[in-house]
Amino acid sequence: MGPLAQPLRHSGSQPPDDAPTSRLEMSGINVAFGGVAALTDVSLTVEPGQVHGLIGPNGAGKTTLFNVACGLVRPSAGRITWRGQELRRLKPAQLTGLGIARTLQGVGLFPLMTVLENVMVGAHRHAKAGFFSALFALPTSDKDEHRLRERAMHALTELDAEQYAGRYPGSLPYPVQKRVALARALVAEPDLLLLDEPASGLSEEEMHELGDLVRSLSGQMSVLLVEHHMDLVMRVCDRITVLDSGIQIAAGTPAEVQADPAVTEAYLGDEVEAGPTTASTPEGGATRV
Ligand SMILES: Nc1ncnc2c1ncn2[C@@H]1O[C@H](COP(=O)(O)OP(=O)(O)OP(=O)(O)O)[C@@H](O)[C@H]1O
Repeated sequence: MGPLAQPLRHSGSQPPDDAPTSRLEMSGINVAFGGVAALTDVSLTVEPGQVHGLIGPNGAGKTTLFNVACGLVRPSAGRITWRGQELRRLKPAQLTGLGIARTLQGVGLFPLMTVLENVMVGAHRHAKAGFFSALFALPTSDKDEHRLRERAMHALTELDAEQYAGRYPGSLPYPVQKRVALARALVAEPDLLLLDEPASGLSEEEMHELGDLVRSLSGQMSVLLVEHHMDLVMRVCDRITVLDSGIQIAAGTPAEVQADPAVTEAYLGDEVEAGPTTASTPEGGATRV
C-alpha cells in the first residue's frame, strides 16, 4: 500500500465515535450561462461520512454543480443546505470556516509560497492567532506557528511529499503538486471535502493509491468526487449522481448506476459525438471507441 493510501486520522471499517453528521444538500439547482441552461432542477445530497460521485459525459454540468457547492457559481434557483442551515450567497472564502475544503481541476497552489507554506494556508483554520500572523511569526504567535508547521509537515508526510516542503510548486512534477494540493485540503480536517477530477494526470498506481485514500476518508468526512475515471468512481463511491446535458438522469449505488440503461445511453451518445478516442464507460475502465 502506497503513501497516498494512509488515512490521516482514522482507519478500520467501523465508523469512529465522532462520526460526522454533516450533510450537504443541493436541491432544485438551476444555472444558465448567457441564457443557455447548464443545470436544470438538479438535486444532490452528500450524506454524512459518505463518498458521493458526480459523473456524466463531457459538458454534462459536473463542474458547474461542483462550483455551485464551492460558491464559485451562483445558481439562479435552488437551495444549498449544509448541516441543516441554508447557505445563501455562498462565497468561496467562507468554505474553510464552514468546515469545507476543496481541490480544483487546476492545482491552484500559490506559486510564490513554498510547499510547506501552501499547506499551512490549509491549516490556518486551526490557528488561534490567524494564519498570517503565524506565517510571519509575529511575537504572539510562536506557538501557533509551530503547531501549524507541525500539522502541515504531518499532512505532507502522510501524502509522501515531506521531501518537497521547501520547494516551490512550479518546480515540481504535476502529480506531486496534486498531492500537495490534497495535503492542503486535508490538513484542515474538513467535514466535507470537494474533489474536482483529482485523478487527472496521475499514473495508474497513483490513481489506485488515491482511491484507497478517498475510501479511507469515508466515515470521517463527507466527500463529493467529480471524476472521469469510471473505475475509480465505481470503486470508492457509496452513491453516484449522473448528469447529462445539465439534467440528472440517474442516482444510486455504483451497481444501480452501472445497470441503468439511461447511463449507458448517455455515455454512448457522448462517444459517438466525440469520435474515435479513448473514453471511460460506466462499466469501468477505458474503452477504445
Ligand atoms: N463560464 C461558462 N460560460 C459559458 N458556458 C459555460 C461556462 N461554464 C460551463 N459552461 C457550459 O455549461 C455546460 C456544462 O459545463 P461543465 O463544465 O459544468 O460540464 P462538465 O460536466 O464539467 O464537463 P467536462 O467533463 O467536459 O469538464 C457546458 O455546455 C459548458 O459549455
